[in-house]
Amino acid sequence: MAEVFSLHLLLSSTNQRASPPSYKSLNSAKTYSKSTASVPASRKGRFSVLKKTQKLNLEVSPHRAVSAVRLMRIELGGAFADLLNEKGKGSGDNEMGYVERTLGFRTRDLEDRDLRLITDIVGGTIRWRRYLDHLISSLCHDKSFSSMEPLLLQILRIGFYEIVKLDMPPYAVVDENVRLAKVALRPGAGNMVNAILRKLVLLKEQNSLPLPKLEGDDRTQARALATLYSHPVWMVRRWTKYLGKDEAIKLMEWNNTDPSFSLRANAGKGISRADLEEKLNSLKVPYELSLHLDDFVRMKTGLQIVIQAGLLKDGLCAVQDESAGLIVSVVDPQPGEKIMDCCAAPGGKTLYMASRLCGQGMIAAIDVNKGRLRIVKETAKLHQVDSVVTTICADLRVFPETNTETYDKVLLDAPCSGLGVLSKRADLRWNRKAEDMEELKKLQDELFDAASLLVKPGGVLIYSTCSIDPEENEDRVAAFLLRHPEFNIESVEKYVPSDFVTSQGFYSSFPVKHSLDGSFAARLVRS
Ligand SMILES: C[S@@+](CC[C@H](N)C(=O)[O-])C[C@H]1O[C@@H](n2cnc3c(N)ncnc32)[C@H](O)[C@@H]1O
Repeated sequence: MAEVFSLHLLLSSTNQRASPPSYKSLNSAKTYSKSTASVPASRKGRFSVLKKTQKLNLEVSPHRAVSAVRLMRIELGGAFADLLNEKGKGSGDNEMGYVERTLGFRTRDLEDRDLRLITDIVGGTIRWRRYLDHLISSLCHDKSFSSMEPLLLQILRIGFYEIVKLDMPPYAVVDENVRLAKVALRPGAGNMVNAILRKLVLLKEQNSLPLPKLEGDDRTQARALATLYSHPVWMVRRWTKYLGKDEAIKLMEWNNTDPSFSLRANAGKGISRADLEEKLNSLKVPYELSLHLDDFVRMKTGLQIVIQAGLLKDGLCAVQDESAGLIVSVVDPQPGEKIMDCCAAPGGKTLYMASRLCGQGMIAAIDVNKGRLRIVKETAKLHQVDSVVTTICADLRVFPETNTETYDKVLLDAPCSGLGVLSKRADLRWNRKAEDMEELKKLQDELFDAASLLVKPGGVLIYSTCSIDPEENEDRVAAFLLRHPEFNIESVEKYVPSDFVTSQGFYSSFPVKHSLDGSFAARLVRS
């Protein structure tokens, strides 16, 4: 899931040369106000900034304009993006089209360097949001911060991020952000950006940024840590409880670093890792071989080049974290087996398992989400593994009531908090709430019970998540085993490197320890 989201962001920045959409029908304050439900009431009023004039502006740097608009889209939520997609008729991927419809002007076309900057700035600004907002609200009156219009806030966040975290030349950053505020909003907004950013530059030069000190009781310290490392307070408290303060800090530092990506060579299409290496070499994309999986390579940069070269579109490889690949190693799919992949969409693990069946056996991929399941079907075709993949749209919790067929192996890759993938899913930390955890655990238990009914006697049930939270992992397995004494733990030691095997025989990857996303899997055999 994480990889798909990141990929979406990257893909959406590659198509900016598509012809611009018609924006007129969208460009009314009334239309936009419908889509601002997730924005504080105080920030809803200023969509009147959307201008009706269409013009080319060569003074504003394109990466800044695109970053500001993309940040607004992300903050305003799906409704905003969906509305644009629907009215723009397939133009949702057109970054400059978004800029034009939102700000009323286009800038010059984006170059590769701009695309890299946009990825860095958007990801970083989202990750550091709490930290940046603390500084912004300290440097302007609290009242003007809480009622600040969305675009002005995004411009300030970008400027603060560039100055404080990217160490970019401060006066160039000030000038460029002032220009964007003036052109996209009005001269007064430019003056405000100028005053606040100059204050920031001065404080940074004097090494006296107004940041909280790590002192006081646990609550106060958790709040300070949450600001300093830019995470929600509830996550800081949870990790301090489970990992201790030092490890919690290391984890937050990891979550704030730029993620690396892995590519899996698609054996289903006859592509070996050596073939993939050849392609990457010819594209001059630096990579390392995975230490854990024969068909994976790891890369820090160059994903944009891989996308533009069509390697994903042609199904030669897939973006997949090694931690997800190792869950497939725990399943250990063998040719001829009948496998049920519960909660399968968008299909990362289905496709990898299918490629390991070498055309023999079958995988039934269930998911409740029709749209996401369609992606599984289409990608299975693209990856040439569709002969062994069947998709079923159903709610797993009721599926066994009418389906008594059983399987050699059942993978339940449960919906979870995603707390193991926060470095890739920059926005996830702000969307997750502490209350979600209880709901998720209830759903995980229900799905676990349902999945167990699909396992044949002697068959294997694999429970997995992309979370590092014991309450979603070890605790769910322990609760399941109490309800289902007919299942026993089988250690994963035969299937993954020993470094990933816990004392209870589970698979666990931890970001700080393994430099991979966090994930978990348990292998349970039915007696
Ligand atoms: C973690 S994602 C699965 C990722 C997938 N296994 C992969 O590797 O790409 C969880 C999936 O569970 C699905 N889901 C949630 N509740 C479900 C239910 N009651 N029945 C079936 N699928 C469900 C969601 O639609 C989502 O696609």
